[in-house]
Amino acid sequence: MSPLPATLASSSRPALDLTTPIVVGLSGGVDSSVAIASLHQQGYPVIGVTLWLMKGKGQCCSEGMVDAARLCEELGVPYQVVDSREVFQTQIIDYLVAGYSAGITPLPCSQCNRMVKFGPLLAYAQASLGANHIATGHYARIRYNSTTERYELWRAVDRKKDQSYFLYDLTQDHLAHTLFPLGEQTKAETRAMASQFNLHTASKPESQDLCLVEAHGSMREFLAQYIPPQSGEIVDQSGQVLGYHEGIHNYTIGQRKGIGIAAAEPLYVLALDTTRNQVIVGPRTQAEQGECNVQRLNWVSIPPVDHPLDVTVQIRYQSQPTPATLIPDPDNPITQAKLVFAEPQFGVTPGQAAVWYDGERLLGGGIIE
Ligand SMILES: Nc1ncnc2c1ncn2[C@@H]1O[C@H](COP(=O)(O)OP(=O)(O)OP(=O)(O)O)[C@@H](O)[C@H]1O
Repeated sequence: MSPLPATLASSSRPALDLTTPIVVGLSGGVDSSVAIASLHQQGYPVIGVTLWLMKGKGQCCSEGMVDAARLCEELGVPYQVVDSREVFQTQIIDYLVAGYSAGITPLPCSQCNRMVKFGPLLAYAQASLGANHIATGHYARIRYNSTTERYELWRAVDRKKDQSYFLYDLTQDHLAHTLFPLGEQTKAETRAMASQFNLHTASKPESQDLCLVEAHGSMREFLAQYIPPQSGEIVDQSGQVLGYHEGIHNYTIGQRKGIGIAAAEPLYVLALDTTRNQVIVGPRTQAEQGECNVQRLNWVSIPPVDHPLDVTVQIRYQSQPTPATLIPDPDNPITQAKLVFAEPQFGVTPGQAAVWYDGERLLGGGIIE
């Protein structure tokens, strides 16, 4: 057996039980291919599993399964597909449709990680495959803090690829049984390893967008299958009608493109009024706000706090981390809080996640109200 890979050694987590297999989630892409190949090369018993999420669509669910099966055949390791279409339908598609219909912009990826990938995959791996751990090709790091006895989530070494934002909703149990073999390396190193291992997935292009969007062309086209058009007015803040739309679900706070109204200065979506079925637009400065409420909090690297906490926060994936004070709700300090930004923020969007950090360490996150 070769020494533990860097990610596992540096995580100072309790020792892994090497007699049980590690179940690796495979999308058919290069990242998960390298994750399984490197664990396998280091002598860990591995099983590849693809969750079948959508009918015949999506990177993972058409050619992805074939690529993953071929990879496991080449490595000589077991491979399985788990039909997860029902849980994906109820937890992601229904969640998106309900959210967009209610005038918010839900974030499917963190919900998918918690409710579709990590929860069910771990449960299946433990109950049916005799495994104790799962692994994925996510770029993030898990460390065990023996003083606080908590599993901590850290940003990936490769900041451009860092996916910790999408993982903020994982539980301590998920983190305790998950490995991220790519967290300590760059994407360029992953690609080099894919060539070294001679993986046929080495040259596969990077996914550019949400898997649902890649499968359907755009979010608008995806939603059109579920939400019928409903014409309404586009108004300015004084209520003056500037134009018309085909459904508020096609708009998101802070959106500029696609409003279709000529004006002296660029117009942005400021609010979506479901009662009046109106899209309210205005100048960019009006789309900034100094604070927001956050609900459904999940505390990751530290236990819930009951006092104001200075943090840096991201209000969307890849947005610049910005200083803020998190003020727990006095009545529900564990699940609700207010974020007061040091500088007003543009495009604070209900339904998206606010995720707060202490430097590289992800402390927690929640859904913007
Ligand atoms: N359908 C799936 N079944 C099992 N695991 C999956 C599936 N889709 C994604 N994963 C796991 O989640 C990780 C992150 O998924 P994401 O969609 O962000 O893909 P990615 O960063 O493009 O990675 P990859 O190159 O492996 O596709 C993947 O590396 C893989 O381990």
